[in-house]
Amino acid sequence: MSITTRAAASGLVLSKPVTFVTGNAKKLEEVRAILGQSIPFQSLKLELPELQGEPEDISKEKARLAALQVKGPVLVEDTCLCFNALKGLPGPYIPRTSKWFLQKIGHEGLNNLLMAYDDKSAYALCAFSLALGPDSEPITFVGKTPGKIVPPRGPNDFGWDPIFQPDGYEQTYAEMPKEEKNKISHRFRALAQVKSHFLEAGYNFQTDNV
Ligand SMILES: O=P(O)(O)OP(=O)(O)OP(=O)(O)OC[C@H]1O[C@@H](n2cnc3c(O)ncnc32)[C@H](O)[C@@H]1O
Ligand SMILES: [Mg+2]
Repeated sequence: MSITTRAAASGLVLSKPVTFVTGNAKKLEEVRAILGQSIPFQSLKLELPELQGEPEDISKEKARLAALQVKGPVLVEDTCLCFNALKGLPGPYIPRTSKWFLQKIGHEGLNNLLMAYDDKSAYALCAFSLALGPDSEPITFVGKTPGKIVPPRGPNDFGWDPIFQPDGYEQTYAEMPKEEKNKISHRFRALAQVKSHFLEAGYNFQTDNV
């Protein structure tokens, strides 16, 4: 069944709701909290293979792979933690290292990477990609939050949250109430653009079997 069935006065009518594909339960929790009722979506837990490269390209490729599996509209995201002293590493060039770095060297190891540098500044980057179906070119939305890398503080619930202190705050992401992180995070900023795109495009996600 084709995904885009017809263009209606109300916008583009899609034959299925959007599926947010991720293998990460914490991301899903935040996406749910940030989107609320603004964009109706369902979720699918799937570990997608990740290319190396720029975050936007990795995210787009994840969307292509997800759309092939779901055979419908999908939303995916890729997140990076980038150290300015290391010219954006470990984040953007080998994004999967965020995951493996964390498991192997931990928060202390990530801090140690910056030991030789005075510049502890960093940014968190989130690249969402939306593909309307397996044959559609994905569209990407990037959100960034600047901050610095600090020794870990706060609950160890989600990735590198304990070592990232956003600019203008005395607390790390991990120490902040969730609602506060979700008002300023890289994920929030990327999703604000996704929301605007949905509003402008006027997608209609009713099931449509035409
Ligand atoms: O299935 P996907 O969506 O790819 O989930 P993932 O866990 O593999 O996620 P990424 O490749 O985008 O990111 C790599 C790691 O970065 C960490 N991470 C992502 N978003 C984060 C956030 O908002 N705060 C702290 N750590 C985060 C987390 O440990 C991830 O496993
Ligand atoms: Mg991943």
